[in-house]
Amino acid sequence: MSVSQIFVAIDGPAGSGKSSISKAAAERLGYNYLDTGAAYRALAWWVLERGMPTADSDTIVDALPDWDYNIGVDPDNYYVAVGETDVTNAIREPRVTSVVSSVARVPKIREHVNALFRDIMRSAPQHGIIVEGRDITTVVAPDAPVRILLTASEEVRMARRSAELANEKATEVADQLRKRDAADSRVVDFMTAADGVVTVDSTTLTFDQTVDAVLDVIEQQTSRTAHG
Ligand SMILES: Nc1ncnc2c1ncn2[C@@H]1O[C@H](COP(=O)(O)OP(=O)(O)OP(=O)(O)O)[C@@H](O)[C@H]1O
Ligand SMILES: Nc1ccn([C@@H]2O[C@H](COP(=O)(O)O)[C@@H](O)[C@H]2O)c(=O)n1
Repeated sequence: MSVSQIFVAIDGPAGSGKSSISKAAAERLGYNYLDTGAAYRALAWWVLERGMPTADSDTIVDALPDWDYNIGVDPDNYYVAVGETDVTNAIREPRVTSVVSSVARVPKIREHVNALFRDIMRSAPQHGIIVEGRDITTVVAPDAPVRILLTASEEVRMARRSAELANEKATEVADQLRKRDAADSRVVDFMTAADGVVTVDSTTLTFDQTVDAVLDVIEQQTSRTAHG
């Protein structure tokens, strides 16, 4: 990342709109966009493909040097690949979602992917990048000039996710989302804003209003930084 590059960190719980809102905001600003959850999902997908037990953290950590991960940071050309395989859609399958938290809880795995994220951020071609996940505001980029906690009530997040997954039972979708947040919360805190992190609560906002709210925070925080 060059010195003049603008760096925006966004965290939040499952279904809060981190990916879709960050991508839309990046498109509006001409920024790059980095989805960090995709790395944990792609690793979980690879572990399943190789038939490794997802709970065997030592074996997964030992195999990390062979995991060839690639992600597109252009918001108009988003893709996720492992080696030659495009896994953009496969990593969203329920079989991956149901095991991703157990892979993401391992500290050595988190260190490995955090180093990857920082490399990707440093080499991003645009003058700004929005990075979203669970620990971006606190661990990956605690010094980012713009840090946002994007949230919405659990009820609204579940309703939005159920609308997306029309073929799945609403109660099961809600149950999975709640369980994943509970498991992930044991590893990093993305339910409360750390010092200096601005909360955007989209519970009563439309999609476009939420993008505007995020863009407002970016504008305010970057002009504050620019004016000392
Ligand atoms: N303010 C909003 N109003 C209406 N729908 C929204 C709003 N924000 C997000 N959505 C919708 O909610 C759904 C979940 O959003 P998204 O997938 O971006 O969440 P996420 O935080 O990235 O979730 P996960 O962590 O599970 O990947 C999407 O269908 C998105 O279009
Ligand atoms: N910074 C992050 C980002 C994600 N995770 C883990 O990955 C899972 C999938 O993330 P999505 O954003 O795609 O839903 C998530 O449930 C976490 O287990 C993480 O630990 N840290």
